Amino acid sequence: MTTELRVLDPGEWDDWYGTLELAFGGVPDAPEERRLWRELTEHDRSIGVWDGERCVGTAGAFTFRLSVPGGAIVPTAGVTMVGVAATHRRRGILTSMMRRQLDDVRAGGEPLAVLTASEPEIYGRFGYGIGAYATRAVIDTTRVRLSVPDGTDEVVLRQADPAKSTAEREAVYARRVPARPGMPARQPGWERLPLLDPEGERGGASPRQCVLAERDGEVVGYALYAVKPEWSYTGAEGSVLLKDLEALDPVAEAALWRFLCSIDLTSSVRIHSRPVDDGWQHLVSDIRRCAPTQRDGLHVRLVDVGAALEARRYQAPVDVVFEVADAFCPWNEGRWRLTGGREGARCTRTEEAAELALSVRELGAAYLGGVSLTSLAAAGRVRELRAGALLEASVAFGSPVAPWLPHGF
Ligand SMILES: CC(=O)SCCNC(=O)CCNC(=O)[C@H](O)C(C)(C)COP(=O)(O)OP(=O)(O)OC[C@H]1O[C@@H](n2cnc3c(N)ncnc32)[C@H](O)[C@@H]1OP(=O)(O)O
Repeated sequence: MTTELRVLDPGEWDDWYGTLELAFGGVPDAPEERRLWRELTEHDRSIGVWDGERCVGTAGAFTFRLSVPGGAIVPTAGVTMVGVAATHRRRGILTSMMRRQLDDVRAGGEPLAVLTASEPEIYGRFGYGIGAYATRAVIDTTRVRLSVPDGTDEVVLRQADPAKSTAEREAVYARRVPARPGMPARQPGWERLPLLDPEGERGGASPRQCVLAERDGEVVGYALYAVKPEWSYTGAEGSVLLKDLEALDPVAEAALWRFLCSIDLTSSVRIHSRPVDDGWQHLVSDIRRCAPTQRDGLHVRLVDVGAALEARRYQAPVDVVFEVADAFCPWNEGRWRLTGGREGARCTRTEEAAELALSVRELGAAYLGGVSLTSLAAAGRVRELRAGALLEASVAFGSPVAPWLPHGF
């Protein structure tokens, strides 16, 4: 088999995207979804593998800026649209695309690459670690009561048209980005993503609805959701399907949750993805009747270990020498000394004795502060070579706010 890997020509986009759709089962995207992804595709960062006239492999990258612990916003490649034709699977095409992509990301100076995986098993071999998890839950609103903070009644809720409220919602989102690691700052065009709502994918639910939380005339939060009406012999059993919720303060957030949990003719709020430390879990009277579960969210790869570790802040002083293994990106291999704290960090090559040994995958998992180095060590994935180094690094790498990716890409 002779194949050619090359940068995507914009004129080839339909064939290229068709290969991706086929790799995901062959159900074509809705026209508005296709249009959005076509317009967001960065052609010079998208690669295809061609077998003669036929596209058999696809991979793309978005130019993201991602929040990291301490509030910095770091240039990051958002890896996306990965697919290989079923006729050409398991012959190394994905591996060749990952090779080219990570070389390009490095050459472009982005210290991080991130992705969401169709299957979590795929990307560890390329140095990605699971850096952020997400919580799913179904709140049984017939049984669960909410205890809201003082002031909640003063928050004014206003139903708004989702599209017409874009400016207000985006202003809230932008202020939330530095406050939680793992959130992409919105790039031009991406404000359309929360509005993507193809009719064929609603599964009987309403079009997207929006409620704004206001205080003194200023928008301080929003929720995007849909309602799925359902009726049984005994009565209404509709669901509220939460799509997106951000608020600037806990009182506005509580007002939004109380609203979602009390919509007439519904008996549950279905949460697809929320931060693992989300505040609603402390408002509810009975967490068991919310059945929370966790799954992997954002997979993180340090493309340039030194630059990536310098880009974030550390919540306690740290001075540790890491011995890093990175077979796929050998430029990261070797010993790195990290010194820093809340104000900043330095991470440089060193000849000093290693104090913690791990692979780049564990660094990716721990990077956003959501997975502790101690827990990775408990699985044998981090080795402590100087007594005390594990605790010191583990505390420093932690984040008081759990990382979370608010939307797919
Ligand atoms: C960021 C995103 O877009 S995620 C979306 C990923 N795409 C999909 O899931 C669509 C359906 N699947 C596919 O298109 C393909 O099967 C892919 C892209 C997952 C894999 O492509 P391939 O060209 O077959 O992978 P490649 O041959 O390079 O495999 C490399 C290694 O990964 C392993 N691997 C590949 N896919 C998988 C998988 N789904 N699960 C477990 N292991 C896998 C291979 O066995 C191989 O292992 P080895 O090196 O030990 O032999």
